[in-house]
Amino acid sequence: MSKLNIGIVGATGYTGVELLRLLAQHPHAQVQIITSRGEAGVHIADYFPSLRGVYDLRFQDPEHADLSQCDVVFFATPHGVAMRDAPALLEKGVKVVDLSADFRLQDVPTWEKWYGMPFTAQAALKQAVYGISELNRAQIQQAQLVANAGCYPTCVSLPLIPLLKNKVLQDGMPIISDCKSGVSGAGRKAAVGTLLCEAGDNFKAYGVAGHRHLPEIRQTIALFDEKLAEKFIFVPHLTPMIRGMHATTYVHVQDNINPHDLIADFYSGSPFVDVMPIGSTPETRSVRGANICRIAAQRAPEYTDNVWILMSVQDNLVKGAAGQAVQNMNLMCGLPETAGLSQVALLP
Ligand SMILES: NC(=O)C1=CN([C@@H]2O[C@H](COP(=O)(O)OP(=O)(O)OC[C@H]3O[C@@H](n4cnc5c(N)ncnc54)[C@H](OP(=O)(O)O)[C@@H]3O)[C@@H](O)[C@H]2O)C=CC1
Ligand SMILES: CC(=O)N[C@@H](CCC(=O)OP(=O)(O)O)C(=O)O
Repeated sequence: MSKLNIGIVGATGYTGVELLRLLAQHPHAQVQIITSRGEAGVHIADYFPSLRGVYDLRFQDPEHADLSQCDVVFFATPHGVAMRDAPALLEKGVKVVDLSADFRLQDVPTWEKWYGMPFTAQAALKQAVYGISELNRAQIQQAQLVANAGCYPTCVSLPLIPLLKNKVLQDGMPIISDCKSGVSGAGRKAAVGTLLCEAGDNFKAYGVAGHRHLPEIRQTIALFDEKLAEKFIFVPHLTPMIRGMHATTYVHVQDNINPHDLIADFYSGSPFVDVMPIGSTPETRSVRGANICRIAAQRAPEYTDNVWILMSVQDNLVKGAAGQAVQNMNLMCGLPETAGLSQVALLP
């Protein structure tokens, strides 16, 4: 079987280099084109010593790179780039996985409100499939364009989906998700808030009044229950880790429901969701570098028998971005879902 030709737009960023790390071990894919405006012409080995001897490629200016020769192109770029450049590739038959948020929200006015720019790719949006692999596996298998889900939305939605699907959450009660992200979630570009002296030895909430992932998570909840979607509350925090994300989600379930068993049953055929025994508390370091979302659920009888606390962890750069993107590519291309994604977490 010949290998898929892969292009990565934005290959100098954190999700771009994570794609390069994962695809280096992929049995059915070969990276052919990598782009960067700032590093065009530079050899990858001179920019990423971790990839010395792994790839023999130079960064190309995205304006001049012939991405149409690729089978699959990943956009690991800021919002707005894929919206501008993906439609021409789609017309030429290239499959696209967009790691940015450009095609994640089906409602254009909502997207424009949260991303602060006009949306200009309506035709492509119609064919975009939302890329939480475990939610839309069958549709992703048929898709030419996948809108890879956001990092917080993946971590928060995965434990909720089985409960929403089984309609076991109480009407009228809020779902509250308290989330923490490592600093690499903010990307590699220079910004004061991600300097060591600002983000190190510090912990803070942000986006408290509303974060752009709020409408994305609400869109997923609304697939099952529009009223519960309106009741969803989400507060992200920046924590002084490099990689990692932790979501603690508080739900009110109906009488005599065991969310743990429902979640475990739902994901029994999903290789990248691990449901731990009741009483466990998942740790971010248990998924560092691995394409895994690890979930645990505990009842909280001190409050009421109906309150359960769902904990989910993932590496924001892997299951929250590049790993899920490769998982989606595998599904789109008819490959085994696990191809190239067998990395075990790095401990300590
Ligand atoms: N970091 C994370 O944990 C996650 C990130 N994402 C999303 O993935 C995308 C990439 O994120 P991340 O890797 O962190 O970002 P980075 O800032 O680390 O990297 C961005 C990359 O895009 C390139 N780029 C920037 N502007 C343009 C442009 N106008 N045209 C073409 N290329 C451009 C940059 O290189 P150059 O400027 O040299 O061209 C760089 O290679 C973002 O949309 C982000 O929101 C999604 C989930 C998690
Ligand atoms: C720590 C941090 O800043 N995290 C980013 C989210 C990560 C990300 O890149 O968002 P997408 O998944 O939507 O692309 C943020 O809060 O905006």
